[in-house]
Amino acid sequence: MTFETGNSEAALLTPEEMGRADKLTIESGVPGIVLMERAGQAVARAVGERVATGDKVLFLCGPGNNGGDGFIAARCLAAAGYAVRIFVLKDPAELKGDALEAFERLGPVASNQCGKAIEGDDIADDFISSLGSSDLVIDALFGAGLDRPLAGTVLKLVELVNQSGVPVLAVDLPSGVSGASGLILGGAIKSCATVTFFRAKPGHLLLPGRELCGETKVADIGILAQTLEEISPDTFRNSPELWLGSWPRPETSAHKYSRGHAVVFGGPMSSTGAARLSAGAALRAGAGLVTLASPPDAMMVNACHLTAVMLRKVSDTGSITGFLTDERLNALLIGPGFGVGATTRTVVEALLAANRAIVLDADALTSFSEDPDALFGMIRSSPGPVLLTPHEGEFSKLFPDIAGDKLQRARLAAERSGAILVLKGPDSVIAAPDGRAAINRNAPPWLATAGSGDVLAGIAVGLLAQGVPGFEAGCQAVWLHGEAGLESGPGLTAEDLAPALKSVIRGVVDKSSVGHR
Ligand SMILES: NC(=O)C1=CN([C@@H]2O[C@H](COP(=O)(O)OP(=O)(O)OC[C@H]3O[C@@H](n4cnc5c(N)ncnc54)[C@H](O)[C@@H]3O)[C@@H](O)[C@H]2O)[C@@H](O)CC1
Ligand SMILES: Nc1ncnc2c1ncn2[C@@H]1O[C@H](COP(=O)(O)OP(=O)(O)O)[C@@H](O)[C@H]1O
Ligand SMILES: [K+]
Repeated sequence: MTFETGNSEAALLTPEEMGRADKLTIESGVPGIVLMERAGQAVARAVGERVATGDKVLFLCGPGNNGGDGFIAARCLAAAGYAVRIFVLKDPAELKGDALEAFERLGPVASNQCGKAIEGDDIADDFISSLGSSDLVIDALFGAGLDRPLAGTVLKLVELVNQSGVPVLAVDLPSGVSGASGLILGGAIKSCATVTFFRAKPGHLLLPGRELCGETKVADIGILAQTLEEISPDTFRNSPELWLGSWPRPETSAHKYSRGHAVVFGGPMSSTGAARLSAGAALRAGAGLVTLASPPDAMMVNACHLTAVMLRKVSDTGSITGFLTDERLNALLIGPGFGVGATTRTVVEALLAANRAIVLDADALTSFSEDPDALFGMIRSSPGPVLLTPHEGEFSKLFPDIAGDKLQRARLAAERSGAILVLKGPDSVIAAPDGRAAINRNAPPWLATAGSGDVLAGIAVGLLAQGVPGFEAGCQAVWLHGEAGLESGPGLTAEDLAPALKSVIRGVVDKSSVGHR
């Protein structure tokens, strides 16, 4: 996979990749201390936006470069008239490199306003009394260099800060949050704001880390975007920058067939709503035509509820195969309300053999709980893109042995299945077998409502029908779904989502049309 510069804005860097970006920049002639100055000054500016001159700002500085950023910010704020107190974790004599240089640059501030946070195995009394009277705490304990769980007195210190109720601004990451995974190692600071550098890290978007970051700001410290070409990151924030280039923009001469024809396979009479939700969303997502393929017993109820979505009776696998001889039917969705069991497995097999773009959701996934490898084998022999859209429960049935953080799990599952994996939830991850992954963060919790996933699957098949490649279709669908949730607002039901897509899509089209008018 080659890194496209267009993805630069959306790139996320693991702490290890960020270390390489720092190193490449330093090798290109920018001293580390210059980067640290810029980082510290960005932190100081963020503090200035939150508290006023004269307010009490307490710095907690760790033993590495994260602490170094803290020293720089403390010096800037002291010079600007803030009442700064600095508490270091380790004896300053043990500081090294740029962090030592940053400490030395504190000058007289170091001798007058600096103390130790920990004395022996206890938290220093001076720290405890300063904390209580502070207006803001700056967490510069650990950032990218966190390499083990917080424990002992350091953990107690973090708990004390969290209990104090004093707002915290974190440097790079709230200490204790893994930048790579968003997992909490031992315990972590809860901040109301975080300032990170150059690019955000996966840990800023993945739960539970995201919840501890507060408002996250990415500061420019002079690392050039071209540095990313060498690093070639494969994790992205799911935002329009990532996929606007693949947005399906109909030609002026478009007709409905040129915009694709999606087919949603519906279930029996007692559970028809899910597939209708999907079909309506597919149409709204821009597919030129959408057909709901219905079993005979559900024809009447479907017919009573459909207007722009077309209806087709399919009674068995044979009639489905016959239906699919129409090559214009280019994207298929099965799962929502379809039913779990052997019939579903047979139909999925037929669809995967039909060389179309396919979304497998809900019952189509659960039907393979006993033998996921059979499904993966079929996916691997299917030439078209396949999207799997499991929630955590469905995921654990298909991939019972896959453990780790959400990003790792989605990637491993995509690699194993050969499909684009959309692992849903508040921090949905979209992963491709080639290693690319995107993390979504725009979805509001009121999307956790019956039928919401059916709409997501419908949006995805609607985008596939328009020729959007699998990974981008998954990313676009998850993002549109999140925006539709925001647009609908609290109290939404799944029925509200497709109508809300209209203004969401208008926003994307306006963005993608810049330069085309
Ligand atoms: N020149 C650079 O490389 C730049 C680095 N920057 C800052 O540097 C940070 C990374 O610096 P470092 O790599 O020095 O790492 P950190 O400062 O994040 O932490 C490393 C130190 O913490 C200790 N440590 C790790 N986990 C611990 C735990 N659970 N309990 C106790 N001690 C623990 C390690 O032993 C090591 O001494 C970034 O987060 C960022 O804030 C920025 O200044 C930008 C430029
Ligand atoms: N807490 C949450 N915050 C944001 N989005 C959520 C949350 N919980 C679920 N979602 C989203 O709502 C949808 C629910 O899908 P799913 O679990 O399949 O529900 P259903 O089967 O009822 O349609 C998914 O897109 C998921 O990402
Ligand atoms: K920190």
